[in-house]
Amino acid sequence: MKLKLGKVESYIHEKLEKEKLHFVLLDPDDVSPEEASKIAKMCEEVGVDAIMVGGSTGAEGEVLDSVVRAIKESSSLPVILFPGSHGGISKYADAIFFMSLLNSRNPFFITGAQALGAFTVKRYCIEPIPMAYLIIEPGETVGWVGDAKPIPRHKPKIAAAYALAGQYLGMRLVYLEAGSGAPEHVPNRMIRVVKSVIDVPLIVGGGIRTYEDAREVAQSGADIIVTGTAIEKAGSLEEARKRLESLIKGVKG
Ligand SMILES: CC(C)=CCC/C(C)=C/CC/C(C)=C/CC/C(C)=C/COP(=O)(O)OP(=O)(O)O
Ligand SMILES: O=P(O)(O)OC[C@@H](O)CO
Ligand SMILES: [Mg+2]
Repeated sequence: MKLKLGKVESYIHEKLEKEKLHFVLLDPDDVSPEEASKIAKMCEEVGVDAIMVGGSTGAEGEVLDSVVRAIKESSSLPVILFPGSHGGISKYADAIFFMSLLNSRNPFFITGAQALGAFTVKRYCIEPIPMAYLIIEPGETVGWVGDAKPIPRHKPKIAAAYALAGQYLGMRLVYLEAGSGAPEHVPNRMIRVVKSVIDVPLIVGGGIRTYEDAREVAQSGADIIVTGTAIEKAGSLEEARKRLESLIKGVKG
């Protein structure tokens, strides 16, 4: 077997040579296809690097397909699935974060959902990107749904040990997740410690709302910054655009 990176993963690595990246997460449970289409177009205009689509609950089937299609029709940004289970797969997406929730107590979220989804990903020719997914306190909905043992915020070495284990297991991205809507993002010190031990790109998400949040997360060592709630709950497209412009300034400097 010759290891060859797929299109989306190559795009990520090529862009990372020049700058840090900002991905926007859209949850089909919270946005309609019409809203997703407008947001995606605006994301492309302001310089977002990719759109992630997923949710812990309800992001499946026709609801998921119609949101992914709407995004593909209105922008040329890569669409990457961020599945809560094997149900979160859409044939219209470009890639999938083929993730394992390494600090779950439930084997379903470590290898079970992956086995149930593997043939679907193959059949639809969706590019799988292997990723270690780690839930940090408080973890919010995804921590509860994913039956995680959330990593304490003041224990960066535990996060680093899991992250390095993920890399040694062959995962090519590490994602530190404080949970969608978390009151505070992953601590800066934890981001620094994790970044200092791994070689693969580091994604950080959950509770990043402002320019300052994005800037400190990026400066602490995150390569890719994910925001969802700040955009979904902006109230208007104009406000979402304003928020995104300042978040992107924080990420890219
Ligand atoms: C690779 C395959 C086929 C499956 C992976 C399955 C795994 C490991 C899932 C991890 C646990 C999980 C429930 C992840 C969901 C991640 C996600 C899309 C979070 C988005 O935010 P939400 O948690 O939906 O926020 P709200 O529900 O609060 O809006
Ligand atoms: O909604 P927010 O808090 O931006 O979190 C985004 C993402 O990390 C959730 O999976
Ligand atoms: Mg959500």
